[in-house]
Amino acid sequence: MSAQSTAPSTPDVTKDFSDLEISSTVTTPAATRPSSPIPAALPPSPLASGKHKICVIGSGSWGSALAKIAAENAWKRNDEFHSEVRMWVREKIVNGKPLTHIINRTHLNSRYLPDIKLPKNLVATPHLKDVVKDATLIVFVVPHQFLHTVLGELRKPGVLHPQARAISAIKGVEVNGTDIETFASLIEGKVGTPCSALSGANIALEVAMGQFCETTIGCPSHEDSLLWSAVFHAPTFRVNAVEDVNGVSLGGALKNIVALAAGFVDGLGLGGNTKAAILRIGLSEMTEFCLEFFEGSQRETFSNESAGIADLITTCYGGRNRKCAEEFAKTGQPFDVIEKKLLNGQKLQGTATAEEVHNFLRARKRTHAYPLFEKVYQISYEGLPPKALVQGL
Ligand SMILES: NC(=O)c1ccc[n+]([C@@H]2O[C@H](COP(=O)([O-])OP(=O)(O)OC[C@H]3O[C@@H](n4cnc5c(N)ncnc54)[C@H](O)[C@@H]3O)[C@@H](O)[C@H]2O)c1
Ligand SMILES: O=P(O)(O)OC[C@H](O)CO
Repeated sequence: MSAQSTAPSTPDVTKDFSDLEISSTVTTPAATRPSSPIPAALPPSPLASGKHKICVIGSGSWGSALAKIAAENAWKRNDEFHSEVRMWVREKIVNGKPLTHIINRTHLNSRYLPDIKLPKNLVATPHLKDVVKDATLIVFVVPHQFLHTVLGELRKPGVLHPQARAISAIKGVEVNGTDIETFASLIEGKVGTPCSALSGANIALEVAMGQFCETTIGCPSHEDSLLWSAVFHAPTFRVNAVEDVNGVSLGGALKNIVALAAGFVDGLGLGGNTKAAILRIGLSEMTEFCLEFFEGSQRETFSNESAGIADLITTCYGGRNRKCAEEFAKTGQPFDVIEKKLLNGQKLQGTATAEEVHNFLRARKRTHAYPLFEKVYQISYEGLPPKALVQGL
């Protein structure tokens, strides 16, 4: 696979599919569907239908936004994908009704992505085994603290298609003592599917609203890059594929630590110069951390890709980690209280990553090499005052 391959162009998916009468078993003949431009030939599906089947495990704000894109592309490229895209919804009663029923009847995820019309071929499904049945392309996008529970279900014999491929859009890392692992690697190890990574400057609501943005996919093979580009690329969601799975994964994880620092800066009322300094130092620590602990990762993933510099910028100016850290610096309330107060059920990821990275660096005796990461941990967990953030950087 070329180091930098750009997805085949796909038609404008910003069209509204809401008028489509799509049942859960879609039978509309392809002839009435908007035809795709000449698609790159995708690797063949192992299913008798000759089509790939996509499913999405996760239905939070990002899970729903990504599932929307995947379902729209599956509909457009119905000659290559089953139209139905199942999305795992951890069942919850919302206003007296199961969330899956609300989504399948109104095509709105009123709990996690309100006001965004979801395509009718996106089917909310409460049971994991039904979601992944016959799926050849599995998107993992649950908040990272819940991934192990999900994998425990999926690794049971016969649950996943033996030739399924996966991609992780989860931002975080798995740490055990002196070992650190990306979620793409963890998924591959637990369920045996080749796993790519997707990460970029992708605040979910802006993506779901069709505002132009980019993302990076890190793929272990050329076939994976073709498949995942076809699943996700859209004129307002530009996919760039690279081979650096680790770099793409670490970019999305580590930027959340720096975003906390950016929030502290905002909470302290400091200006753009200080935030710019924090971003520069943060990008440097992100890059050096990945190069030090993940052999083969690429510096360019951080300097040139959406998964690096762009995601850092968007998160440090508009993300939830920044927002909660600002509140922390202003009020001193614990992060779990702030998460419940500000995020309306969504999950903060940066504080867990700050702790996991601290524990890993301490085990490796390398905390001194990453002063910004260490300061964020000490402020978040050890009572260091936020104003100490910039001291000694
Ligand atoms: N929200 C964004 O803007 C955004 C953008 C890019 C990447 N991400 C990343 O995507 C991943 C998923 O985040 P999100 O925004 O979709 O979720 P979210 O933050 O909206 O969290 C809500 C989700 O958590 C699930 N959940 C809550 N408790 C659970 C439990 N006990 N077990 C299993 N699931 C539970 C809910 O069912 C819901 O699907 C995260 O790693 C996040 O960093 C988020
Ligand atoms: O809201 P955050 O801080 O979790 O960031 C959201 C996305 O990861 C930005 O790319």
